[in-house]
Amino acid sequence: MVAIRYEDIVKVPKALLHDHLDGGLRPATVVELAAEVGHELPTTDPEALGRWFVEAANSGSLERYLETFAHTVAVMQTAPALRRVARECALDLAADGVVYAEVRFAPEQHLEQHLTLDEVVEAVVAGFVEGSEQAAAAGTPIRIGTLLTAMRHAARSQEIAELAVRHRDTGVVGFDIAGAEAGFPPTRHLDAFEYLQRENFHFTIHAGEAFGLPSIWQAIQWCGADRLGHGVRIVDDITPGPPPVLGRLAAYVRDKRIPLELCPSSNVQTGAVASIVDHPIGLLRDLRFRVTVNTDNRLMSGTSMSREMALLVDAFGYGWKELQWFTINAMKSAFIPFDERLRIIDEVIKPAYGKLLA
Ligand SMILES: O=c1[nH]cnc2c1ncn2[C@H]1C[C@H](O)[C@@H](CO)O1
Ligand SMILES: [Zn+2]
Repeated sequence: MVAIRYEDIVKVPKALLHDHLDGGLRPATVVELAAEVGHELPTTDPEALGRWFVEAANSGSLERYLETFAHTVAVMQTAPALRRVARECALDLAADGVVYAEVRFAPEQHLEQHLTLDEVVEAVVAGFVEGSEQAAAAGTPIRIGTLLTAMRHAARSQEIAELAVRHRDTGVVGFDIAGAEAGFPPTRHLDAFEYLQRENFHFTIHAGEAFGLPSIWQAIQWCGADRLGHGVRIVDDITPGPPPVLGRLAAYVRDKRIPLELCPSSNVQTGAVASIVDHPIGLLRDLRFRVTVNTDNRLMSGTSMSREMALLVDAFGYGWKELQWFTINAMKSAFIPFDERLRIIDEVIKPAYGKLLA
């Protein structure tokens, strides 16, 4: 087999379902925006700041990992700042060969300078539109859908769900809950999920990352999640083989084709898995779960979609066939309409991988 080159992974089309806007800022942008608002950073050298984020996020605990977001959220409190961050996000993803991305953030965390929730969403969506237009002009087209996140420790999920539905025709394609998982089960937000189902809207839930099977079970069987954010702890319901034996919940997730938004580097940093080679993605792929590969937080992990793919190539010996499978899985699981998903699969993804596979 011909070795896969990193620059070819960058060129090939990729689809990304789980990426946080406030976890993907350019370090130089954090420095500039912090200077404008007088926010104190651990260092004002962009390179050193990039390293600081990765080291601080390498904490082995989700709670400590999340503390690093104080510095990004602090500089994302005005419409121009939100718009800039979203525009740069679109450009960075497109330059990395991402052709479809769903990017999420929590509007309730961006109200410190008195923006309304609607103004926050409008600024971010405008930034994505602007960035996508610039990316298309540069020859790297990207389609971006926005997901609105509610923080699971707070009590604004119904309000954020209504906000998402209000903006469904202008860029918002889904809803999510995030934040510390232990002690904050998805059923705390059942009203919001039931509302979204009545609205025929889409949602994913961060579940099975820092907490195990009960969280996944609630997300799917109580709340009706379309996808699982991480969901990596589903392996706790698989008895190692050979052959591996699936418990009832694992079988349900696999057989219903519920997409797993796996984020390899992030999982190592929060201690959910020991290392990339130990990541259950290998087992879950072999068992034909609907596995997708994601970045989670590019700044905190010092990563990109191409880098996550390359890490899996190194750890599991994957080739273009597997990278295409992950990409098509993600595209099939996207929250945009079916005909748009199919168009990207048939006209963008398959022709590009077809050339490499030939
Ligand atoms: O991996 C994660 N698990 C739970 N919460 C997360 C993760 N990555 C980011 N967040 C939180 C921190 C952000 O401020 C928030 C919205 O993007 O979502
Ligand atoms: Zn996440």
